[in-house]
Amino acid sequence: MSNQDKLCMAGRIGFLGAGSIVEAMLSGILKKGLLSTDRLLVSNRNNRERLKELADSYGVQYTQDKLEVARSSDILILAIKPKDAQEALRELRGVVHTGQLVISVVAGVSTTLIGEWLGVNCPIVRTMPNTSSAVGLSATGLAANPFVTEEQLQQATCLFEAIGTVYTVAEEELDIITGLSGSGPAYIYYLVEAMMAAGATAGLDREMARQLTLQTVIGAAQMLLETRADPAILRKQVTSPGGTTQAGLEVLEAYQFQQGVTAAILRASERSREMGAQYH
Ligand SMILES: NC(=O)C1=CN([C@@H]2O[C@H](COP(=O)(O)OP(=O)(O)OC[C@H]3O[C@@H](n4cnc5c(N)ncnc54)[C@H](O)[C@@H]3O)[C@@H](O)[C@H]2O)C=CC1
Ligand SMILES: O=C(O)[C@@H]1CCC=N1
Repeated sequence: MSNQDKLCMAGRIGFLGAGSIVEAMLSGILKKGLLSTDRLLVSNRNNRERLKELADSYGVQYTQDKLEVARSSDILILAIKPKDAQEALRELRGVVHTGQLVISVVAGVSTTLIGEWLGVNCPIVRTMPNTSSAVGLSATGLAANPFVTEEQLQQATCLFEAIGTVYTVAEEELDIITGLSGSGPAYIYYLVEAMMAAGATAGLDREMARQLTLQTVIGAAQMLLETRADPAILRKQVTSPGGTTQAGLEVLEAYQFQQGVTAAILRASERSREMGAQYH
């Protein structure tokens, strides 16, 4: 059975929340042509303008009635902020039932808490995609609670495979994945911002600095993918002894670049755990 067939069996997909990650997912799903717009329903807290914007841009359906999205979706995707989750999910008590599949992209909040707040032992798949979903290049981690059937796990996997790669993991690992690849695009953008600014500060035209930086990032990513080489080996190939790269890397080392990146990822993962733990 093709991925499309598996998702065809899934019926309607509703999104509770209509922010950045939902837009990235919608954009990626529709670019793949995997689902028709009449099967995608979005809702948010109270921003009708935003819903209309998504409907105009992507052709999806929308409703301001959160209970309607919960009631009428075969797959309900939770895409609200962790701090809003408890209140939002408690409002859905008695509406969400065991025949539906709930998929959460909410950082930090466990499937146990989601089930408690919804007040039902329903199948829940907790995931952590990233905003590169918009271009079909998310790196998504996914974990299922015990009520998820094999078929439902396949449906969830197919949905996220349409917008990137998927790793099925133990739920505890999702906090690490959140710090690494969920937040990850922001670290790369931060690096790109710094490289572009440096190029411009050193005297290059801003647009040229942007193009050179982007091509360098894409080229390095493609090298890692195609050669499958250890990044340390690829780095050494660039680094002529006593040359420019060595001089640059020495400065990064002096600023403790690696320790900084490691600490950032560990802190982001810890933050994911904190955001869930505050409710236990
Ligand atoms: N932005 C990202 O890169 C990623 C975000 N996530 C997770 O996705 C979730 C959403 O994040 P963003 O899209 O960035 O946030 P956002 O702030 O852009 O969107 C949040 C949405 O939730 C809606 N909302 C809030 N309370 C609600 C309620 N009671 N009922 C219905 N809708 C409600 C808001 O109206 C808004 O549409 C978060 O839990 C975040 O951890 C996961 C992966 C990546
Ligand atoms: O910053 C956040 O909390 C969310 C989760 C991963 C990416 N954005």
